[in-house]
Amino acid sequence: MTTKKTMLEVNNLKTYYQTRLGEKIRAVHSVSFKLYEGEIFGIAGESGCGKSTLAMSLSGLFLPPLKYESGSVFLEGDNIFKKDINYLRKEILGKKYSYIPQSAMNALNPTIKIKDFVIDLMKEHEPDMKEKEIIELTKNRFESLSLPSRVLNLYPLELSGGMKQRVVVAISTLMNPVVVAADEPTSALDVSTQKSVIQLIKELFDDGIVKSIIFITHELPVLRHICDRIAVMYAGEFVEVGKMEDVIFNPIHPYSQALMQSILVPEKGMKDKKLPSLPGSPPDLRKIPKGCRFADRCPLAIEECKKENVEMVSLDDRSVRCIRINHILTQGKKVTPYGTKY
Ligand SMILES: Nc1ncnc2c1ncn2[C@@H]1O[C@H](COP(=O)(O)OP(=O)(O)OP(=O)(O)O)[C@@H](O)[C@H]1O
Repeated sequence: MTTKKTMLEVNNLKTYYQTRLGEKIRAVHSVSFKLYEGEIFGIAGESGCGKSTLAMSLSGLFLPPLKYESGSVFLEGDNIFKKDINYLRKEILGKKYSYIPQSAMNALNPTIKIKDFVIDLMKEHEPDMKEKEIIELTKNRFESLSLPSRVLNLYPLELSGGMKQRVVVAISTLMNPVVVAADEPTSALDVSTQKSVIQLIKELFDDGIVKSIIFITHELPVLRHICDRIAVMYAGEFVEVGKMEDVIFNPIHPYSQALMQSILVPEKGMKDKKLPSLPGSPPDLRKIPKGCRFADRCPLAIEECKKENVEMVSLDDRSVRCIRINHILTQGKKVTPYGTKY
């Protein structure tokens, strides 16, 4: 049992997109987890499985076509779904929960200097704060993060992609949010620039500016380097949640196993090896089949898997959504650096 403070508690969260044709795209389904103080929690899963929708939903602010269906989110003990939209905008978004979107680099307004962007943003939360104070605060934060404060006088166009991304991360965390959700913050960057963005995020965390992080990526090696725990998401659901080493080196859910085996490792002899790939595709989130959502692609699926919806089963330090868990655990697995073979 952990004694760490819970920063975020998500219970059975369900959210969906309402299409103009009246259909519901059920992007987040029955997601539950806790995020503790001092923790970096990774979310992995293939494109379209609902990672970004989950991170957006955690702010409590639902902009059409995204809609809330059911469940609760407690941020430092406060149920954010009980708050009104003005409170969420002023007191939660950016101040307690900061979502750094995938297209963060484009979040900056190209027509205004970085410093004016920061002033506008801060004024929304702290209308009485003087411009001079805002600039001072931003300069100090930039300097403490080894970011040149001269960029405040530049336009976004004058910055490289990596610098823009780092600036966005620094601005998004100016108000010391307790939870930061970084959504693929490095996916559009080259490897060395990726490293500098990750370093910046780690620094914010190590300096205690940010108390806990949700890190979304499909780049599993990145998760391996920074996360304490990982959730694997498939078709709107978490299918496995556990410690980073367990999920990456010894995954249990058949989908987690397939995901880990799909990692490209720069190893000798890899060139001649055939890359494992999963047959089929995830279910259409408008028409979710009964039973396990992965059943159609799962090498271990039996008739039972398609009959009832599958709940998460808790093991010691891990939870897994699979009715064949006993079969998997008793089969004796051969663990490989990135995955498990039978
Ligand atoms: N604005 C929208 N309107 C309708 N459907 C949407 C919208 N945004 C996302 N979706 C759908 O919701 C599902 C989940 O999308 P989401 O972007 O959350 O996945 P993701 O795991 O973050 O993918 P990626 O890694 O590619 O960003 C997908 O089926 C997607 O097509």
